[in-house]
Amino acid sequence: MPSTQSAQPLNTDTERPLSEPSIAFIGAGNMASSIIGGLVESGHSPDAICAADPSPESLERLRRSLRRTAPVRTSTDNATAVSGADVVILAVKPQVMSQVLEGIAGPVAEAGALVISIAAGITIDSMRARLGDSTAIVRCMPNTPALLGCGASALFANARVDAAQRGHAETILGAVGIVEWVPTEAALDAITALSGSGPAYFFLFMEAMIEAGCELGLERETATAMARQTALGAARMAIEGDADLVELRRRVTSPGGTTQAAIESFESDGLRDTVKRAMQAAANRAVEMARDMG
Ligand SMILES: NC(=O)C1=CN([C@@H]2O[C@H](COP(=O)(O)OP(=O)(O)OC[C@H]3O[C@@H](n4cnc5c(N)ncnc54)[C@H](OP(=O)(O)O)[C@@H]3O)[C@@H](O)[C@H]2O)C=CC1
Ligand SMILES: O=C(O)[C@@H]1CCC=N1
Repeated sequence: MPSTQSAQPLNTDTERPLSEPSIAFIGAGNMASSIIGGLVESGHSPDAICAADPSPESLERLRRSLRRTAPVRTSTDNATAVSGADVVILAVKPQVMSQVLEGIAGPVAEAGALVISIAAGITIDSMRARLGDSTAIVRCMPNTPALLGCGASALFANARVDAAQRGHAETILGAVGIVEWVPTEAALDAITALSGSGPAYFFLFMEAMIEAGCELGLERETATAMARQTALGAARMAIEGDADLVELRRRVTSPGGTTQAAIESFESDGLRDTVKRAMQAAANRAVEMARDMG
């Protein structure tokens, strides 16, 4: 992919543009579309982005999702998309990662590209084994709220990643939400269990609240509207409010009132242990997936 940034200032250490890296996305599914959408909305030139996917339907879906902006470039060939890219984002399922890496190792090495993987449980070592020891790799765990620009992404870089490349990774994932660097790669398995899978936990909790509301006699439509808005309100208070979670909960919980009755029921049923076991299962699965790929 030809660079479109030759007129921009260069980082003299790396000869890379300070902004607007050319980016190749491998896989044009849900997560890639979200990140590409966020990047384009935040002003990244669409012609500095190329998305590769073997499925013309997926590429067409991506183009439709970006209909308000100029189109990004697309290809059904991964190696073509990677050629000349500054950053390569691996947004395929873990199960096809091995085959994908083998297909792009040559062009990645030739371009000296930064590789960012968003795949759950695929370790830097296993990617390095297929891409070469000198490859700069960032492992990232985003989540689906990236679709709405309110994602949460955690990042970990190997020693080959330079300061400019760290900046690129932050800018790219920062286009769809908050970004946190974690100190160890192992922490990404915990992040996967917390924020990667986390949206599904909240959806499950809302489903359970809606079911319970219906059993208490509400119409499903009413229960659904009230559960959704309550989740939104609680999340906004947790982020924007003037108090920590314990204090926010205390303010809802009138002594001897309805909330206290519910909270005591949750606590005596072992809600905290249930959450711990579920997150441990998710983290264990991330480790198993890494082992499967070898
Ligand atoms: N969904 C989530 O909540 C999260 C997902 N992730 C990670 O993000 C990654 C992508 O997930 P998601 O976007 O949900 O998955 P999707 O299935 O939506 O996207 C993956 C895309 O990759 C395409 N693909 C398949 N084989 C290849 C190939 N050989 N070369 C290029 N593209 C290929 C698929 O095409 P086709 O459909 O035709 O097979 C599909 O369009 C996964 O590794 C997942 O672990 C990380 C955080 C959260
Ligand atoms: O369930 C999964 O494996 C992926 C990773 C985090 C969210 N979805």
